[in-house]
Amino acid sequence: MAQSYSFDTLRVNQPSEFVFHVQLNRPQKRNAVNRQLRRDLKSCFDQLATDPNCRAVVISGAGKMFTSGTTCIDLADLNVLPDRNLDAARMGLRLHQNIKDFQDVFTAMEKCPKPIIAAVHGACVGAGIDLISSCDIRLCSKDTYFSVKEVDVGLAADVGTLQRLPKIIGNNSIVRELAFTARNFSSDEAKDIGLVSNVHADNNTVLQAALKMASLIAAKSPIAVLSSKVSLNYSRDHTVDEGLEHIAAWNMCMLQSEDMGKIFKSFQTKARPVFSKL
Ligand SMILES: CCC/C=C/C=C/C(=O)SCCNC(=O)CCNC(=O)[C@H](O)C(C)(C)COP(=O)(O)OP(=O)(O)OC[C@H]1O[C@@H](n2cnc3c(N)ncnc32)[C@H](O)[C@@H]1OP(=O)(O)O
Repeated sequence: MAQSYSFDTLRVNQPSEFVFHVQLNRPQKRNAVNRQLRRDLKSCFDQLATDPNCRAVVISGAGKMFTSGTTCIDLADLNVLPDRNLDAARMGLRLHQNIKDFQDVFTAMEKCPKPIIAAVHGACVGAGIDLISSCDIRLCSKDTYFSVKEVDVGLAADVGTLQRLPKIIGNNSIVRELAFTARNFSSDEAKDIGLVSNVHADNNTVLQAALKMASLIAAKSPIAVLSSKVSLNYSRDHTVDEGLEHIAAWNMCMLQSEDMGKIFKSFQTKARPVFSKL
């Protein structure tokens, strides 16, 4: 790990070549998302986005569960409680900025051009759903339960769930049911509705599966993988025609990578191609 990844609330290591493991590390507080954790996540993923030694990332939680969501004290910090010294407009402006800052954390993960795999166990509540909705791939352990918890604390989810989850699940009726009721749903239901791609036996097996998948991705052409993420993100929010135009313009440059030449050569030599750092 050439660059330094030192954070108060995250443990970051590099378990194999070009693969990073980011672990939410507030186990005593069930990895509740406080202001420091948000700052750390944003810095970490901004750094990983441009780190030439990173090609794929796994995110997991230390201890009993993935995350219990945003801390109540942080909700108060976000000025959800009225400040009598400010008028509604000034209060609104501060709240707007705070919400945008919070959104930016998960948007940084979505925009990080390296694939992010969430390995979820135990529980994934409230802001946890916002977080995993900004990841590329989600796996979980059998014991996991999920909840779009925000209505239970008196707010509409405002940092990504309501925008991203419908595009992941594709069944708007279920999205609305989960958002309006805040009910817990199981790992099996998460698989049935398409929130996770696989359910694994336990905490350890889900993490190992995620790391194995990350290694497989990291062995591919990093140009091809990065370009695929950029194009999938763009196409999700645009028409088919716009998406096709975008990838045509993108690949005008990326088709000239040395990676393609190495792959064609490897067809003849039968040796695994080794790709340069990004
Ligand atoms: C602009 C704002 C946008 C953001 C909105 C986001 C909203 C949300 O995330 S809504 C969801 C909020 N979270 C919750 O409602 C969950 C609250 N926690 C629990 O229900 C339980 O802790 C849980 C079922 C998750 C786990 O239970 P368990 O018995 O395993 O642990 P506990 O003894 O309850 O907790 C252990 C210590 O962790 C602290 N903690 C747990 N969750 C939170 C949290 N969300 N915020 C702050 N602290 C949390 C808990 O207080 C215990 O601490 P201590 O007493 O010091 O040991």
